[in-house]
Formats: sequence, structure tokens, C-alpha cells
Amino acid sequence: MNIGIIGLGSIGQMLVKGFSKSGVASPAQLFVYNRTREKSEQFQADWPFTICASLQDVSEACELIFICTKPLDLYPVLQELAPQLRPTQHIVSVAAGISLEDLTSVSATAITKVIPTVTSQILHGVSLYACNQYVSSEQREQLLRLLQALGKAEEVEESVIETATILSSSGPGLIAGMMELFAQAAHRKSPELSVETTRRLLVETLLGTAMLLSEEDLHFEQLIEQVATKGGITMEGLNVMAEYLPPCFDQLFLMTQAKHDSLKLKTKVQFNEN
Ligand SMILES: NC(=O)c1ccc[n+]([C@@H]2O[C@H](COP(=O)([O-])OP(=O)(O)OC[C@H]3O[C@@H](n4cnc5c(N)ncnc54)[C@H](O)[C@@H]3O)[C@@H](O)[C@H]2O)c1
Ligand code: PRO
Repeated sequence: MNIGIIGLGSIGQMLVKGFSKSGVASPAQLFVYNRTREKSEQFQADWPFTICASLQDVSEACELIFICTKPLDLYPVLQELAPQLRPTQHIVSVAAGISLEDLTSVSATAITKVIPTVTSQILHGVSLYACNQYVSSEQREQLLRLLQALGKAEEVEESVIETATILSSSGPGLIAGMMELFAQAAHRKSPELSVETTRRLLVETLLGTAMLLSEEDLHFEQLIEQVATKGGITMEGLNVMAEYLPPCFDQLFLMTQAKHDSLKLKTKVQFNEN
């Protein structure tokens, strides 16, 4: 099956790499359209997909089409595609903050909302997904096979997809942000340890922690118990985190939800005005 990718930014590129590296689809099965063609040409050197000259070219060649533009750029793309869609085609929107209801209002055809993650370029991470009522079981299975090649795939209700997005999709960026602050604090305490060294220590620690949790199927609490010797040092750090981090995470969910809401409002205007 040919797969269309519209928008070759972080997520479009991740899909090209993930599908190709996993072997679930070859570059020859990928048809890419990006607003600026040069970007596609540069990327094509490593991943020999087909560059399309228009949305129509993507639509003619592909049964499954991922729209990977930023949320506010999605409406015009879907509006142009809608009249030419065949009943067998399946559209995937990866836009955070656009509801299936709004998407389906433009085209009463098979549409799935997927929230991917950049870590899928190395075939790890979780893709969240929710399908509309027009997605057939065959279309769902085809998509699931692709998403599972990128890591794990988890079907979620739209009512919780925004909270889950912060964990699985914003997560890599948020974790990197936390680690940077951790690294800088270590350097402030001991300036003779360079920030590069503190970062390197943390990357290896992150890797080991994730692998141990996953391979041994440990809960966070079980790992904490292994690390925090009773009456020892780690417990002091855990106590500080228990005091200061819950309000920080509550605020993080508050602000990211507010951003989701304002994005939804802006995109809803586009969908309702037209
Ligand atoms: N980056 C992430 O980790 C992530 C995770 C989950 C969901 N998303 C969603 O993925 C979408 C893309 O995010 P991104 O970070 O890849 O953005 P990005 O800015 O890196 O990429 C967007 C790409 O779309 C192209 N584009 C814009 N309008 C176009 C058009 N009309 N036709 C063809 N191409 C067009 C741009 O040239 C650009 O290359 C967003 O809707 C975002 O909400 C992103
Ligand atoms: N990246 C997108 C954003 O930051 C959506 C979740 C992860 O908007």
C-alpha cells in the first residue's frame, strides 16, 4: 500500500525514517508533499521516496495519507483533499488539538487522529490514536500495523488524548528539559564537573533506567526501592521532589491544557467559518 505524507517537518520526517527503518514500508511506497520542495529534496537523498508536486498527486497515489502540517495549516489541506477523496482512502491527522468531529465535518470519510512521538524515529515510544466512525476494521488494522512498527500504539478516548499527549508526545521534550535543569544544577554545585559531563552522565542514566524498568517490568516504586537505601542519600532527594514537584507538574498540565484549548478554539474557527 502506498502511503502519503503531507508536511515534512519533525513528524513527517519521523514517519519516513520509522516506516523505512522498520521495513513496514519501503521508501518506494512513500509519497511526500511538503510546502517547500527543497526540504523534500534534501531529505530524499537518504530516503528515496517519491516527491509529489501537489496534494492531488498524493491523493491519486495513496490509500493512506498522513497530514503532518502544523494544526493551523491543516484545514486548507483537508479542504483541498476532501472533494477528491475515494471511499477507500484513509486520512490520518497528527495535529494536536483538532477534534475528530471537526475533521469529519470537512470530509465524512475514514479519518483517524494519531498523536505520534519523535522517539518513533528509533522505533520506540507510543503513538496514541482515535478513529472516527467511518474507519473500517481493515483500515484500522492496516494503520495499527504501521503504528506498531514505530513502537507501541495505544487507542485512547479523545476526552483523555490531550493529557496522554503530554506524557507520550511532549514527553521526550519535557524529559529532556528536566534533564537539562538537573545537569545544570549539578554543574552549579560542582563547577569542576562540566555541563557536558553532567549531561553525559544523565543520558546514560536515563537509558539504563528506561531499560531496567522495561526489561524487568518494574513499577517506578519498585525501582525507587532498589535505589534508595534505607536511611541513605537518595531518599533525601526524593523527599525534596515530593515537596516541590507536584505543584510544578499540576501547573504544567494546567498550562499545556490551556494551550490545547486555545489551539482548539483557533482551529475550530477555521473549521466553522468555512
Ligand atoms: N513534533 C512533535 O513531537 C509532534 C508530536 C505529536 C504531534 N505533532 C503534530 O504534528 C504536526 C507537525 O508538527 P511538526 O513538529 O512536525 O511541525 P514542523 O513545523 O516541523 O513541520 C510542518 C511541516 O509542514 C509543512 N507544511 C506546512 N503547510 C503545508 C502545506 N499546505 N502542504 C504541505 N506541507 C506543508 C512545512 O513546510 C513543514 O515542513 C503538528 O500538527 C503537531 O501538532 C507534533
Ligand atoms: N509536540 C507538539 C507540540 O508541542 C504536540 C505534542 C508534541 O505542539
